Amino acid sequence: MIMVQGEVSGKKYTEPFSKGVLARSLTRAEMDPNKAYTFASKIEAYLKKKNIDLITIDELVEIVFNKLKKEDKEIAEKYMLWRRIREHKEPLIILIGGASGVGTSSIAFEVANRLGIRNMISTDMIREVMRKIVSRDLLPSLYESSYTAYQSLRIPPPPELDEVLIGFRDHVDTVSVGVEAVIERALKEGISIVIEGVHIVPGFIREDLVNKENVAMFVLTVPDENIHKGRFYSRCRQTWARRPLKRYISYFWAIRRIHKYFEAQARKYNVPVIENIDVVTTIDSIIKSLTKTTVKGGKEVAEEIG
Ligand SMILES: Nc1ncnc2c1ncn2[C@@H]1O[C@H](COP(=O)(O)OP(=O)(O)OP(=O)(O)O)[C@@H](O)[C@H]1O
Ligand SMILES: O=C(O)[C@@H](CO)OP(=O)(O)O
Repeated sequence: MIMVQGEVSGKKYTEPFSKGVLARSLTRAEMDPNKAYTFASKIEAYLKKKNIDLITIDELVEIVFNKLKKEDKEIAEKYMLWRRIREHKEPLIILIGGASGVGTSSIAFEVANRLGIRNMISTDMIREVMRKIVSRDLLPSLYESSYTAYQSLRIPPPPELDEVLIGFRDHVDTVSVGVEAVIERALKEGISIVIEGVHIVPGFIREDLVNKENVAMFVLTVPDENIHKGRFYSRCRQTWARRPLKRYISYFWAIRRIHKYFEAQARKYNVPVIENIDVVTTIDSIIKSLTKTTVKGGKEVAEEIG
């Protein structure tokens, strides 16, 4: 039997070589599942031929990478980038924000899946918990949607200010306290997590948290209004969807104002803006950006591969 040796928190462990485990990591690099299994079988045959009965993960990765490079350079590159992120010693906190409907939850799920991150939370859930703690009388905007929060402002803002944005800022400011608590807990526990939603706004989460090397924030946008609007229709067609289409369409004008505000805040705070047009391209941009900014050594790998 071929044994694979890995290391967790400085402790070595061994486990039997599994074609399934290897194939899964290859599918995360976007290899077709059938191809991935065949490729993993080839690796197993190669190790047997070489009479290898114990191999470290690093040695295995090198063999996989070298063989992969000959078959498909692009998948080899993705496999290596993904590995490098996973090797990071610190927990990875990925924050994905954007106006309602731009796709933060869909993309967060894909990113978590690709990186093997098992924890994910939406800011809508955080907001829901906060609603049970604080009364509507005390914080009326918490009980609104991001795009209707302006209706709960106790004192109307001066006419020269955009009331939608004033309401939105108020709403986000409150939920950010909950978001910060989740980040703090993840850092304390050492767990990686993806946090997504309309309440991840550049400039609203404490600087000491977002400036950490292992905390990365992204803003998703859909520049074309019609494509953005279409996303609400496609979401509504999913049978499990329970959110009323009419509400999003009638407040679409306010959602677009918030969309613009996201872009401005991202520019101001140097947060990467990613146009979410095609899922694969969006995920690739996030993964690439993570290796450049969050993970030390990412640049080296990119150069190594390139
Ligand atoms: N890149 C994409 N291409 C096509 N459809 C997409 C893409 N990203 C998301 N969608 C679709 O758009 C709809 C809205 O996406 P999603 O629910 O993830 O948005 P959201 O930003 O989380 O919205 P909200 O903040 O209102 O919860 C869904 O039907 C989703 O499948
Ligand atoms: O506040 C919002 O923009 C959305 C985010 O998902 O929530 P809801 O429409 O459910 O209030």
